[in-house]
Amino acid sequence: MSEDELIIIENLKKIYKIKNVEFPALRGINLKIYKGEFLGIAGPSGSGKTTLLDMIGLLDSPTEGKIIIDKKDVTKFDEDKRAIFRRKNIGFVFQSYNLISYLTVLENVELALAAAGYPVSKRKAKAEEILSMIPGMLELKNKKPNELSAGQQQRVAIARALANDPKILIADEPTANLDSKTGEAIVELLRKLNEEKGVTIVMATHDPMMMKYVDRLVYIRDGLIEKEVIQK
Ligand SMILES: Nc1ncnc2c1ncn2[C@@H]1O[C@H](COP(=O)(O)OP(=O)(O)OP(=O)(O)O)[C@@H](O)[C@H]1O
Repeated sequence: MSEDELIIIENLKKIYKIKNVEFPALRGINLKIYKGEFLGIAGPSGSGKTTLLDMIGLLDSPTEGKIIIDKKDVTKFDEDKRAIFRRKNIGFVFQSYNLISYLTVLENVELALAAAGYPVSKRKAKAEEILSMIPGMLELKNKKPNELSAGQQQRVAIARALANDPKILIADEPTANLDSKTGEAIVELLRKLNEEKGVTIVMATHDPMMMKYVDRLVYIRDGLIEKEVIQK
């Protein structure tokens, strides 16, 4: 494993089983993801993008194959070890923002800091520091999610995902519920965080507008890698 390889995926298969019927969602994915990379995963609906991100994010385990992150074979981890690894290393952004509606923007970020084990005495200052990395967000710190636009809510979700200072940010269709201008602003923000903080980002999208922002685009179809395009 070379020093710049962060994630190595080997022959990854995932078969969902409902009653006795098997649905192969991933059929043998081989992929290396490098430190500091902004990787896009593209492909039609049902091709396996979310399934792949769930495996990389240790939200689910594969049926077969291996995922090595930072030299550790995470597919060998039990549920507890997976949770600890996620909490230390991985941030998530989804197409729905999943903010806590009765908490303010600041409190939503503070809650994520609490979950990451950040000491209570420093939480507020750290939450403000994270929000200040995202243009326009600190001014909104006392608002509740329903007082924000969709783009602003997604920015809060991104701030929250940064609470554990993740090595890897998993973004599953982060712009799917946004108009194209707001969507581009969100991907530009992810790009900025990738460049300035060095966080490795793996983003699934089927929106061609978002694809130009990534370093490399991997196309999947029917659970297999179809092609990849290096852009930077
Ligand atoms: N929990 C599940 N149980 C059974 N089948 C599932 C489950 N999750 C996904 N699948 C199936 O696995 C395949 C891949 O789904 P996945 O959600 O990974 O695709 P996707 O590329 O992310 O699609 P989309 O762009 O629509 O989100 C699909 O055929 C889907 O129906």
